[in-house]
Amino acid sequence: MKIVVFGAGSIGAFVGGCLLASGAQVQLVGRPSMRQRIEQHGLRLSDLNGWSAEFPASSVPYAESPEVLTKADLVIVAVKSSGTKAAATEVARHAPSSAMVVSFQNGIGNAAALRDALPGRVVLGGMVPFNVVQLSEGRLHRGTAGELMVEAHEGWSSWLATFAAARLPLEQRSDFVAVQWGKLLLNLNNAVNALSGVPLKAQLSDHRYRHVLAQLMDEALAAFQAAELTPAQVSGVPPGKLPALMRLPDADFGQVASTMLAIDPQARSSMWEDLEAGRLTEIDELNGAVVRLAREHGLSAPANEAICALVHAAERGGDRQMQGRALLRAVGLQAGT
Ligand SMILES: NC(=O)C1=CN([C@@H]2O[C@H](COP(=O)(O)OP(=O)(O)OC[C@H]3O[C@@H](n4cnc5c(N)ncnc54)[C@H](OP(=O)(O)O)[C@@H]3O)[C@@H](O)[C@H]2O)C=CC1
Ligand SMILES: CC(C)(CO)C(=O)C(=O)O
Repeated sequence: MKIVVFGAGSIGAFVGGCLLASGAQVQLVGRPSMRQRIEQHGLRLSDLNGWSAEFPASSVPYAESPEVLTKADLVIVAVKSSGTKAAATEVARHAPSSAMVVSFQNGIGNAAALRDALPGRVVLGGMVPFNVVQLSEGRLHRGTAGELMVEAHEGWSSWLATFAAARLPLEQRSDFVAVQWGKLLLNLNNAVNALSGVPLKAQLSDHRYRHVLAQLMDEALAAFQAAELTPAQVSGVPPGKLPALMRLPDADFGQVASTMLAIDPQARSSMWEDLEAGRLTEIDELNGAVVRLAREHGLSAPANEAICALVHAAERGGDRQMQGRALLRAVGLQAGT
């Protein structure tokens, strides 16, 4: 039973590497840049609990050609949202129609886009709660905790043991759409983190950045309510309580949210990685989705709109070392908050 990971970047190469480490049959598909990293350093994985694994380049099944999809029994799609359409084209062209496809991507539209482009196939949503950052010397480091969630389907019965053996247990969810909205709420921090220029732990420890995030979450929760969407709880805190938690003073937040702050000091959001690499980001699929949902229901989401504009400016070379006070002002909050 072969797993083909399409999009061997932070998540794809980490998840694929964990599966490889447990003895699963895995094939990674990615770009020349990752092949070069692997050729230079091997595939090196680690996590915040001290676990690590290492493979010499010669033992890493890595391909740049999508033709290897012909061998897939399960396809994990782990490209950024901008690559979903092209991924679907390659899966349609090469993967057997019996292969199950799972999207391990953020945003609410990727699994649906894959499903639309792959009629007649089993295409399921997946949610990655943890962070993976690419460190020096080719190391892929998991910096936060949490377990993978997937859209419930009988086809998972063949794969549950494989993922559990790879220390990636799958939680099947019959409310997967709610899971996606719940994750979107947390992903509103991706942009705050990317614009702050500091690692997640430092950023979340600063009440100014948290106040910005609380404002973004308030707008999202209002839009969810107007749309009659109930986000699922995908972290230790119920979605509706997140903004109030974010607004706590630093000392109180440190105590109440100690599990939320159990983050490796090096971890950063995937959007920070995009800006750092000079790539376009997923801002339109994250904060942009909140803006659209709000508009569809006669509301506005000005803080999310402002953050979208700042990230688009950062994509073009604009500021991505913004102090908390500057970000507060940018979303219309008092700098003294
Ligand atoms: N990183 C994280 O911590 C987390 C990320 N996520 C989500 O997971 C998804 C993947 O993110 P992440 O791993 O960070 O992204 P990355 O950009 O690190 O990895 C995606 C990789 O796929 C490659 N790729 C894109 N299209 C193709 C193609 N057609 N053929 C071969 N390779 C291709 C990209 O290359 P290139 O850039 O050259 O196109 C890139 O190397 C996103 O939706 C993200 O939001 C979710 C939770 C945490
Ligand atoms: C894990 C989390 C929420 C934050 O790092 C993320 O999804 C991302 O970076 O894209």
